[in-house]
This record gives sequence, structure tokens and C-alpha cells, in this order.
Amino acid sequence: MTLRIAITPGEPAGIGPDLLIKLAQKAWSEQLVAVADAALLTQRAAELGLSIKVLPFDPEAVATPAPAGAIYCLQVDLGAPVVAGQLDENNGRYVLDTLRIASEKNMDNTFAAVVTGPVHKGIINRAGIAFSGHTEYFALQSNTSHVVMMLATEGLRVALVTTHIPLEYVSRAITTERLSKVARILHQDLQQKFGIAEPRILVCGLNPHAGEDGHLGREEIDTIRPALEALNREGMHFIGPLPADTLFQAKYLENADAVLAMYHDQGLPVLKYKGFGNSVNITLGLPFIRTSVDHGTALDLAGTGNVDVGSFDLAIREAIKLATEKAQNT
Ligand SMILES: NC(=O)C1=CN([C@@H]2O[C@H](COP(=O)(O)OP(=O)(O)OC[C@H]3O[C@@H](n4cnc5c(N)ncnc54)[C@H](O)[C@@H]3O)[C@@H](O)[C@H]2O)C=CC1
Ligand SMILES: NCC(=O)COP(=O)(O)O
Repeated sequence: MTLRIAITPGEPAGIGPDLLIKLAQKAWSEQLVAVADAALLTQRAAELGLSIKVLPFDPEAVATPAPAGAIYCLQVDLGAPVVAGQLDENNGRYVLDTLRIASEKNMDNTFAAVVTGPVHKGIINRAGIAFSGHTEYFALQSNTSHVVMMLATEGLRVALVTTHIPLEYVSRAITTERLSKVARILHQDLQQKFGIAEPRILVCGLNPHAGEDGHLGREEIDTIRPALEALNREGMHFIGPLPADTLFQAKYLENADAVLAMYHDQGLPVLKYKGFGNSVNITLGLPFIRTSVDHGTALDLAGTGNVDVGSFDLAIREAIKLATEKAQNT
């Protein structure tokens, strides 16, 4: 059976459309459907000197992969004409519409997964719409109280306890409840989605040197250690809290399936240093499969053709893999 995969190219002035057009130059085994404005795709393809045939998506038709050089499109109208590299708040609503439609059509099973291109969080907020990221948006859309952001590259998976919040709120956000829920989702998805029978998960402390016995902060003693001990009493295998500055070395990572970091810039710079352009962002705990790129909108490169498709390619392949396994198990 051919799977249908929704693709949201993200910010129209960014590199998302370019990457999708480049990736559509080859044939895919599944039906990729851009949830986007068709005119944007043809315009950007012309700017890149590439040809793209945009085929209207018909949910009633038998799912068929597009040939090389073509892509199916579920039409969403832009709010304003697009100039590559130039943000326009009049397209903030358009970006959100593509995400809303993609999530609705994943929840009603029209699609087997969604792969998202990069959005610009700032311009969506400037358009008057509060938005902190796809992860939080899809959680809200699907009425899911807790989801987990995990990025993966060859040899390293990093999941986050907190995502897109200002650093000054991080400590208060790390409660026993949140940490336990995030840890359980991570543990469960490593088992169910990644086939790891008994996941070993390294957990970062929050403070320098994991608090140095309370002399450099008490979150490890008051919250993190008790939460991990309770989970381990149930038979899970969380190791920590460990000092984040020394945790990321081969002798620890070789025996671990994932690292759980307390906040965005504690874990992701390490992951991206190891595998930028070759990593995938996967949202765990959602009722549907969602993968994404490891990079942002790269406005400086939009329309130039000088872009690395590696992460978008990987995100699509990972979504297909997860969706195939899900279809086989249901
Ligand atoms: N999945 C998503 O929606 C993400 C969105 N963002 C958003 O992107 C915007 C810009 O963020 P930045 O921190 O500037 O990160 P960025 O990833 O857009 O750019 C950082 C640097 O990497 C380069 N770069 C990024 N992707 C590339 C690619 N595929 N090929 C070649 N070079 C590439 C850029 O040219 C730039 O020099 C922000 O609004 C941020 O919120 C950032 C990360 C993920
Ligand atoms: N650094 C990851 C990022 O900003 C992407 O987040 P999301 O939009 O996938 O929630």
C-alpha cells in the first residue's frame, strides 16, 4: 500500500520550498503531498532554474507516488506574494494554516505522517499569532498534554525536558510531574518506535556539575534525582543526573540509547555539532507521526539553490520508516 505523507514547506520566504523542490527532482516510493501554495512552488522552482510539475492532490484517488520532477499539492493560499529571503507578516496566517490542515488530516488518517520544513517563529508572532514551535502547536492541535522533542543523528539521540521557553523559566518548568511525563514518553517511544527493549537513558543535571551536591543549585537533589529514582523503581533505566559538560563523551554515550537534556540549548548544540544537516527532529508522544529538519529558515540562502537537502531528506525517510512500521503493526 502506498502511504501518503504530508509535507509543510514552512516559511515561504525561507529555504523550505527550495528543499522540497530539490527533493522532488527524484522519485519517492510513497505519495508526498505538499500542503502549500502551488504557485509558490512553481515560482521558486523557476527562480532555482528547476522544473516542477505540481499535481493537484485528490484524497479520493488511489494513492500513487509522483514521478521524478513532480509533487502533489494540497492547495493553501498565500496571504501575500513572496520574495525569497524577505519575511512578510502577511504570510504568518498562511504558515499556520498549512500546519493546521496537515495536523487535521493526520488525525483523520488522510495522511500517515507529516514532515515539516522550517518556520520562522518571530514572523508568526509579529503577525499577531502566539506561536513557539511546531512541537507545542501540534500538541495543542491534537489535545495532547505532554509531547517530547527529540533530535537524532547517527550515534546520538537527544530529547528535551523543556522546549521553547525563555531560560529564566526553565528551572520552574522542571517539576517532578513534567520530568516524569517526558521521561515516560521517551522511554515508551524508544521501545515502541525504535525497537529498543530496555532503553538506557542518560539524564543531564540542570546546574553546573549537576549542582555539586547542592552547592551550585538544588534542582538535582529536590526534583531530578527523586523523579529518576521513582522511574527506576518501576524497572526503567535512567542514569543521572550527570554533569552535562562531561556527559557527552564516547564512554558514556556508547552504552546509552538517548540523552535527556533539561533545556533546548543544553542538548541541541552538541547534537548539531555532531550532525548538523544529517539530523532529524521527531516529536514523541503525538497521536500522529511528525518529523522535521534540524535547521531553520536560512533566509540568507532562499532562492539561491546553495542549500543542503540532507536533513529534509532524512526527515522524509524517517517519517516513511515510522509510518511503514506503524502500518505493519496495526
Ligand atoms: N524546524 C523549524 O521550524 C526550525 C525553525 N528555526 C527558525 O529558523 C529561524 C532562523 O534560525 P537560525 O538560528 O538563523 O538557524 P538557521 O538554521 O536558519 O541558520 C543557521 C545557519 O545555517 C545555515 N543553514 C541552515 N540550513 C541550511 C541548509 N539546509 N543548507 C545550508 N545551510 C543551511 C544558514 O544559512 C545559517 O548560516 C528562526 O526563526 C528559528 O526559530 C530554527 C530551527 C528549526
Ligand atoms: N531547535 C528546534 C526547533 O526550533 C524546531 O522546533 P519545532 O518547530 O519542531 O517545535
